[in-house]
Amino acid sequence: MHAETHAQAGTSERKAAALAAFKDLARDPGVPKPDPILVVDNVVRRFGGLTAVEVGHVEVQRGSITALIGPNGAGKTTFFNQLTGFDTADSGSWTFNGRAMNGVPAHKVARSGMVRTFQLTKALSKLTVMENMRLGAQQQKGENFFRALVPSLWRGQEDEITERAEDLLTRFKLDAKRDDFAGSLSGGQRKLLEMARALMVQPELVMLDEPMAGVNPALTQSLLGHVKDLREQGMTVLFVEHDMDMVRDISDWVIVMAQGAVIAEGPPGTIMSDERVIDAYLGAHHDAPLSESELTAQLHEAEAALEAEIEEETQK
Ligand SMILES: Nc1ncnc2c1ncn2[C@@H]1O[C@H](COP(=O)(O)OP(=O)(O)OP(=O)(O)O)[C@@H](O)[C@H]1O
Repeated sequence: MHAETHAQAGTSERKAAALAAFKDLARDPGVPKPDPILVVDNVVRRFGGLTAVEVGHVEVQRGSITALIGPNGAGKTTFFNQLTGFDTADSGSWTFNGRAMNGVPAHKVARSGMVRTFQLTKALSKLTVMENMRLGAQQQKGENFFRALVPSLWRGQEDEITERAEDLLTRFKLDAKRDDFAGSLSGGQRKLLEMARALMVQPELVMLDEPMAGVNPALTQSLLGHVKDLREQGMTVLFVEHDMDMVRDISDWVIVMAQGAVIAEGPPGTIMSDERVIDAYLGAHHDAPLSESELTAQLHEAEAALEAEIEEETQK
């Protein structure tokens, strides 16, 4: 994979192709797409008496950037976890590139080309940026997590993995940080590392869980550029996000979940005026998606929390 520049301003060919694919689609939940990379049927996940996910049918168009939105507790993260093998669905089936994926463990899902990002946990924060990238590559091999850190075990693959990691770190402007602890990165740099780490498996479908959470507004454009780049390189992107400015800015299509189910789909420009979507947000006793000032306040809070966490770590 080579370092490439951000998608140029205006509409790229890939963006135009994605928009053309959605042009005449109905706004109905589960509407068939012209060329779906992911097709989901009847996925149910219950926690005790609570049905967290109950998705009848949904398709994700290949080569598009699709947003998955919905009020808090709608089941978005649980649904991501089912699809990527990190949690087991009670029932249902789904195919990725036509291959049945239900019951497939996470590392095999990643190896087959479908990968989700993870927020940096405390444990990962104590590893260097480069070590995090190596762990990302190990998902592909399906090997024991910490084998990646034992030089004699990874030496054989070292050249290839290191080269790919360095390429990605350069592209994400993290190359100067390669030997720093991941915990010392800023909120925005952490998000870049999460994305770079997922790309170590050279996926076809990248699933991003709240790529903008905790990111300083100054870094927003750069992050958006990187997400658009994924599509420019031919990948499909499915992302969960609360920030509606981001959803409007980068998505080609929006899927809305509420109370575990897909309740509406549509283009980003008009989806928030859909009656079903308004009802879902109001019904969840939630304000409509965050306004810019609320978002800024939330971001400041998140940055402060991250700084406090880093300080706590460095004082240990
Ligand atoms: N491990 C679990 N055990 C019990 N209940 C859970 C578990 N994980 C999720 N839930 C519940 O399932 C429902 C869906 O949660 P989920 O986190 O998937 O929603 P979400 O749409 O991602 O929400 P948010 O936008 O707040 O992240 C919620 O009611 C949540 O409390």
